[in-house]
Amino acid sequence: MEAIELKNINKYYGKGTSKVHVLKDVSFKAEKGEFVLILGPSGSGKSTFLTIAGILQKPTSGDVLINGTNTRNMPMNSKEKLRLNKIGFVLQSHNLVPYLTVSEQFELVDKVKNTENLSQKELEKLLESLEISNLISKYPNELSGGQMQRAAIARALYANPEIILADEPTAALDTPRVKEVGNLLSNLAHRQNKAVITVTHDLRLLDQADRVYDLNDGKLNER
Ligand SMILES: Nc1ncnc2c1ncn2[C@@H]1O[C@H](COP(=O)(O)OP(=O)(O)OP(=O)(O)O)[C@@H](O)[C@H]1O
Repeated sequence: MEAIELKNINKYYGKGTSKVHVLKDVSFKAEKGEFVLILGPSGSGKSTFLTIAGILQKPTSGDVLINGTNTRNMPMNSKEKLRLNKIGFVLQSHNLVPYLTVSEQFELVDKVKNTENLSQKELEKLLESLEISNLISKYPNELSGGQMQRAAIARALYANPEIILADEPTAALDTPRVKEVGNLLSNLAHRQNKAVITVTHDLRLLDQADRVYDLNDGKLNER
């Protein structure tokens, strides 16, 4: 069974003459164990795709299935529970809480979800592999763009989600770090059996992906 499936998704923003058709009959599937890349230029609909896939917003039409369950008519609190337990987000704007240190970001995860998070030892290993172990007492504004991005990746992985949705996770990184983040994402898929879906315009991630889709002007096609 697919970890995540989108069926015939359409998304419009706005009304009347300002109405825009942002996703056009998009269908997509990803299984656990694969690292799927969605490549598209700015404005092609990547963030819209990812927020719909992560049931953060509703499509205008079409269905989103998580582990075979259709989310269309799910009550809000069931959706939130599903999202919290199954999906990890790595967003463009890193969304770290500004008034919490890096280690407090993980404590915050524990407050909202206290089962199946990584153990202290696993977290230490993760922080080491991301080279941010020495930064855990720092606040986000004391970190570089790349360090913030890696802290945000660590926080998403800490909750141990089955599905990882990443929006431009390499945006602020130099080429060696891009390779590292690419390796990390592909290892998560291959060694930890997660479904890893990344939207990006960063071609440097291309050779690490198992499957690649192109998103152009709201149309999604597999390569
Ligand atoms: N809430 C919104 N209301 C109206 N239009 C929107 C909204 N969100 C996005 N759009 C428009 O939809 C289109 C796709 O936006 P989206 O952010 O999904 O693209 P993107 O590929 O992620 O772009 P970028 O890489 O620049 O972030 C753009 O033309 C954008 O202006």
